[in-house]
Amino acid sequence: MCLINWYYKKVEGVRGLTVETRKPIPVKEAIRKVMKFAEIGSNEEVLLPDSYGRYLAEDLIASHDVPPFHKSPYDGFAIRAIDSKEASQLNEIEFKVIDEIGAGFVTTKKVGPFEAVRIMTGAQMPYECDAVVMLELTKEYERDGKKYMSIKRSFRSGDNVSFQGEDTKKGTPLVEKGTRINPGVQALLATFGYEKVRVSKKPLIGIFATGTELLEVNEPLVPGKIRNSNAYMVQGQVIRSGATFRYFGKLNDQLDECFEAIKNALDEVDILITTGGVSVGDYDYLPAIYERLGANVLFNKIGMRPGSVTTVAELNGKLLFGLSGNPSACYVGYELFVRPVVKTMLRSYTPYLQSVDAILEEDFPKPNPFTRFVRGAATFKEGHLVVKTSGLDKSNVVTSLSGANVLIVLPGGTRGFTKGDKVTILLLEEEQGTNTLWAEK
Ligand SMILES: Nc1nc2c(c(=O)[nH]1)N[C@H]1C(S)=C(S)[C@@H](COP(=O)(O)OP(=O)(O)OC[C@H]3O[C@@H](n4cnc5c(N)ncnc54)[C@H](O)[C@@H]3O)O[C@H]1N2
Ligand code: MOO
Ligand SMILES: [Mg+2]
Repeated sequence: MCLINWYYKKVEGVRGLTVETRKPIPVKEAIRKVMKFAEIGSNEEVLLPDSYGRYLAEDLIASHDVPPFHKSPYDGFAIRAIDSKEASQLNEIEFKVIDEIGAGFVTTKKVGPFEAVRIMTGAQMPYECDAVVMLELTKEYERDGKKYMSIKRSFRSGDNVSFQGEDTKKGTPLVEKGTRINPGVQALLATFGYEKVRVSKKPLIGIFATGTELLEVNEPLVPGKIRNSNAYMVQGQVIRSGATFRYFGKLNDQLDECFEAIKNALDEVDILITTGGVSVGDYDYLPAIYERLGANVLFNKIGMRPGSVTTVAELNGKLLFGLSGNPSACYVGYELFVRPVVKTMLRSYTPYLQSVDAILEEDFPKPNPFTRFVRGAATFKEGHLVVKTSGLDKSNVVTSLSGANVLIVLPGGTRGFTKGDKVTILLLEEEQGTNTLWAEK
């Protein structure tokens, strides 16, 4: 695919060199373009204890009634309600206690008129009984070596009984495939006997950090160099979104070296992420690498800040995300473009970040033609959701990321924003997601 087809336009630079100008596309259009290549991934089985946070690969349907039998919700006595009909403060009714059952046991006795079975919470109701009297409402005593209890009020049929199927009936669809497994889903899986659970396989995401200036975390600082933070930040984002990663290491800004490494890695992963090298600099080799690979570049400029140079390419259906080298831009690029693809691969029907309104706690006077995604910290104040920046709002900063739990969306082309304005925020730590992109609400 030639450069011209990537919306590239070459113009003459001031020094006679060719400098490329790129045509930005709106963020929502960029997301749509990427999502066209988001396909549901394959499945695997995991042990129930390992299923937390995974995505169900098949619908969970009740395979039996819950509870599977009528049971007592209290520690007390199971009786035939009809026998208590005449009981009152002035008319104490006596029952002969013919058996005692704890949870897990079933009485073998047939309960006759004015007979009761001492029953504990969770035990199966004797067949003939239809009400339970809590221990506190009874008087217990023995006579001639036999056990009795008496009550001073009447009970109706069904009083204090947990009925078979009252929680759910056999055949009821309970949890849809594509749902993230939370502790409640784990309880259901256990209830219905799933020792192993069919879940969506975690997409494997390959990560490269590009940049000759990069040091690894264990290396001391030397002039001109910085430590590679993007690779580790992205690893966390990959895990937070439900995928898994293979870190291929860092690459120098050297075309052949980068090309070979990226080409070889592609076959081993479902998605490939690179950070850095996507802009127009002399050593920004990703555009040339996509061309050499014969990849179809979906876009290389987006009307957003940070992350305007985020580039996404596709090769035989596989997505290559060229995230910006600037840490904040890289972070935003992952959340807006990679995350929904991962969620779709996991079968989630709600792949997008959940968006809600919040009250801005500070001014953003500077107008910007592009939509801004400001890293923010949202909290509740007097019952209202309020938000402020989590640090310096610049593409190249790393410090604003640690305190960010939301992205504040400030649409482009506006006059700026002031304290007290209502703004949309995208929730980064919220797991449920939504099927509606905030920009299309
Ligand atoms: N003449 C122009 N210059 C730039 C433009 C432009 O349109 N015209 N775009 C700017 C924007 S916007 C961004 S964002 C950056 C994008 O740069 P690249 O994606 O090409 O990334 P690099 O050049 O490799 O690095 C940028 C910056 O980020 C630091 N970096 C890179 N990798 C890491 C890492 N793994 N961990 C921490 N920090 C990293 C790198 O040292 C640079 O400071 O381009 C602008 N320029
Ligand atoms: O890609 Mo940049 O982040 O707009 O500064
Ligand atoms: Mg660059």
